[in-house]
Amino acid sequence: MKVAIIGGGAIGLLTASLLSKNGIASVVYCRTVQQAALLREKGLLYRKEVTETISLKALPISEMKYTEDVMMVCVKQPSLHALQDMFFDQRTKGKTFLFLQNGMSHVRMMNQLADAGRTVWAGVAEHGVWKEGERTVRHTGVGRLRLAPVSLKGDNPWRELFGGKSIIEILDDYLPMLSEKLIINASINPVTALFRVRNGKLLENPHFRWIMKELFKEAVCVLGMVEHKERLLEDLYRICRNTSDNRSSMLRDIESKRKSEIESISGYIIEIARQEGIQTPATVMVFEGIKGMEWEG
Ligand SMILES: NC(=O)C1=CN([C@@H]2O[C@H](COP(=O)(O)OP(=O)(O)OC[C@H]3O[C@@H](n4cnc5c(N)ncnc54)[C@H](OP(=O)(O)O)[C@@H]3O)[C@@H](O)[C@H]2O)C=CC1
Ligand SMILES: CC(C)(CO)C(=O)C(=O)O
Repeated sequence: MKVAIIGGGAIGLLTASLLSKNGIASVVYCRTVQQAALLREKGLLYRKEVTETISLKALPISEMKYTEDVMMVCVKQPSLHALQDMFFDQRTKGKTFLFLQNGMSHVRMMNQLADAGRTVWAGVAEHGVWKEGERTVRHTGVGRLRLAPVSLKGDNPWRELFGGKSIIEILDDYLPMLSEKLIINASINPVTALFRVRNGKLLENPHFRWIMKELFKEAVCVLGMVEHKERLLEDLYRICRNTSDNRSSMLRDIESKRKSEIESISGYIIEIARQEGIQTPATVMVFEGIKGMEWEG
């Protein structure tokens, strides 16, 4: 089975590394010709306790050949729009897609792709990972990779690709899975990005922890998951602990002066809250804070 990874960022390079550890070669499609050449010629450096060099194939996205059976989409939410023509290209008919984004803005597009006859899966990564350089990824926190089908029928190649070990968890329903991860990201990401701290500080510092918990309470209420509050709070603390050394993806965006995923995460919660007539003052505050930082550039 041939695998394409679209996006040579933190999650894309981590996914390529996890596949390689299971003996599966993938092609990483990068935005730039330069990154693809670097990965191809020098290999990928995967850093955890030690550094491993992984040989892989990499191409610029402009050279997409549509020859792979599985497409794992690992770009951020704001970058999905520019790739839509490629997803819906006739040559992707019969292929399996996995979308590995935080947030909820891609739900409509995933459903349209499924309606257009592709096998579509959604996934959420609970790993902490960051791209240290164009060919270097640091795996700062090991977590679960949870996957669930969006289309009603189609292939399930994930055990074969990732191996039988417990690094993946297959679920039946993608919406609760995405909502649960949304609650985690709406609680962690904006706080780390506004105060420029690693995830672990949100547990250590009682003031940051208080803010995180206020965001958590609002998200749980808006998404109608109050009855699961205790379990979700445990998940939040577990993920924060497991990724304590990580700089969240939103913090990385703010540091790199890139557009963040705040609209797909806190923005989504604010939109639902308005429809339901629920007040979310803490979420609105951090949303405006992040938008303000993006505006400053
Ligand atoms: N980092 C983390 O710890 C975690 C991240 N996530 C989620 O995973 C998703 C990906 O995040 P992450 O990997 O951190 O983000 P990164 O910014 O590290 O990676 C995104 C990659 O996509 C590339 N890209 C953008 N546009 C295109 C395009 N048109 N064609 C090909 N490649 C493109 C970017 O290239 P370039 O850099 O050249 O612009 C970049 O390498 C997000 O939704 C994030 O929230 C989930 C769990 C943990
Ligand atoms: C799991 C976590 C919180 C890791 O930092 C993440 O999803 C992110 O950074 O976007």
